[in-house]
Amino acid sequence: MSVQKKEILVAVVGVGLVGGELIGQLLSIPANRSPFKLVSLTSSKTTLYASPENPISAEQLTTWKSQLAASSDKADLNELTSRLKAWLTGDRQVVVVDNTSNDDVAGRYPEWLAAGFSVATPNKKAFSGDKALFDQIVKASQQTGAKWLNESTVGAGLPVINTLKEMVASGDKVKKIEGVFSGTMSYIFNEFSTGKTDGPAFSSVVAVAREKGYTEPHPADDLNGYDVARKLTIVSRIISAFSSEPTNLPELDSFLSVKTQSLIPSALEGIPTGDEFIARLPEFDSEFAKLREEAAKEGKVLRFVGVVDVENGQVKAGLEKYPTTHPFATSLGGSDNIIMYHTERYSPRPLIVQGAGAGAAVTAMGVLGDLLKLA
Ligand SMILES: NC(=O)C1=CN([C@@H]2O[C@H](COP(=O)(O)OP(=O)(O)OC[C@H]3O[C@@H](n4cnc5c(N)ncnc54)[C@H](OP(=O)(O)O)[C@@H]3O)[C@@H](O)[C@H]2O)C=CC1
Ligand SMILES: N[C@@H](CC=O)C(=O)O
Ligand code: NA
Repeated sequence: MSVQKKEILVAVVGVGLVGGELIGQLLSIPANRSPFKLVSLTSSKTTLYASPENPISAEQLTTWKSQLAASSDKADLNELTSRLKAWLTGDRQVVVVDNTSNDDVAGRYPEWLAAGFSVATPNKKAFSGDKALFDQIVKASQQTGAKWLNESTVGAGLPVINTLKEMVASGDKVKKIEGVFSGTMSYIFNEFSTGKTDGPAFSSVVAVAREKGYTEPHPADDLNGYDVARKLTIVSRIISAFSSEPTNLPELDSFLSVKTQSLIPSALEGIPTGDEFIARLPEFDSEFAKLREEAAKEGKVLRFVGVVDVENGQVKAGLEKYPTTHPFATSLGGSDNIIMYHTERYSPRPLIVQGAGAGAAVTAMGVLGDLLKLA
């Protein structure tokens, strides 16, 4: 008896660095092995519609961008939702992939999950913003069985979130999770603070992190610690949502409830564009050089770390000094994240996940991995 393969209709919203890479990876799966039908692409301006019968195909690998730009269909999530509802028939599944960092798109997840569409996304907004939105997402998913899949929201493609969900759902008790959660901050401090009193200018390493595609669309969202605070909020909420018993963790109203140290000089707060922010950052290089020198004189390096301390009910992010012999100083390179899980089962030695924690290829891989879980 042959098992009929279910079609998975994929609607991609957000076609920037990560979205573009995801489309490439999706279309590169040989058609005879792929359950996916790419039915639409949406940028902030337009939508390119295909159909389940005639989906976007590998032949369009080099043309989809221009076709999307030339499309006469304006980006309209109401229209997209209606079309997806009409296509959700029989054995089909629908998944919306949100590759934006947009709050309005994130605000649609409860509606999509309630309609039976799964959501796969690297966008941290819905899971780290208003707690009410997170609760609606969990509830809608429980009601319809549609899944929220967010591996790439923490550690990009590294298996951080699915490891955590399975660990907690299977009954392990998390004591503490700590580590370097930001690819941008990791790259910046791996390059900037090596234990020597001198080195490259702070602003120059930030500019390179941006060029390499590690930063958020606005690099200030990394340097103010908010990106790490969002990741810690996601980790913290997953522990609470998947635990069978109450924990000591505080109920975070949003990522703003996390005790977070910002690295943004006060004169640069609120600068609207990333370009302007990068252009003005050199004015503050000497302040960062001083921090580096102070650490080096103590035999230490600077690293931006995050902690979810379940036993003591604390969630915090900030710049810390570590001896040059510490694993955070010796074992990290590039955009590496390192996440240590101290749990009842992983004790006294923690489970450690380490590797590139930012960049389009690994982030898209994490999203595609989530899509493959639906197959
Ligand atoms: N870069 C990385 O290493 C990682 C990124 N992430 C997350 O991945 C997401 C995408 O990041 P990245 O690709 O770097 O960002 P980009 O800025 O390159 O891409 C964002 C895309 O979203 C589109 N967009 C914005 N608003 C809307 C909207 N309302 N409707 C439809 N499309 C919209 C933009 O459209 P347009 O092209 O028209 O402007 C753009 O294509 C972010 O949430 C980020 O936090 C997560 C882990 C790692
Ligand atoms: N800007 C983020 C991207 C991944 O979430 C980072 O630097 O870690
Ligand atoms: Na991940």
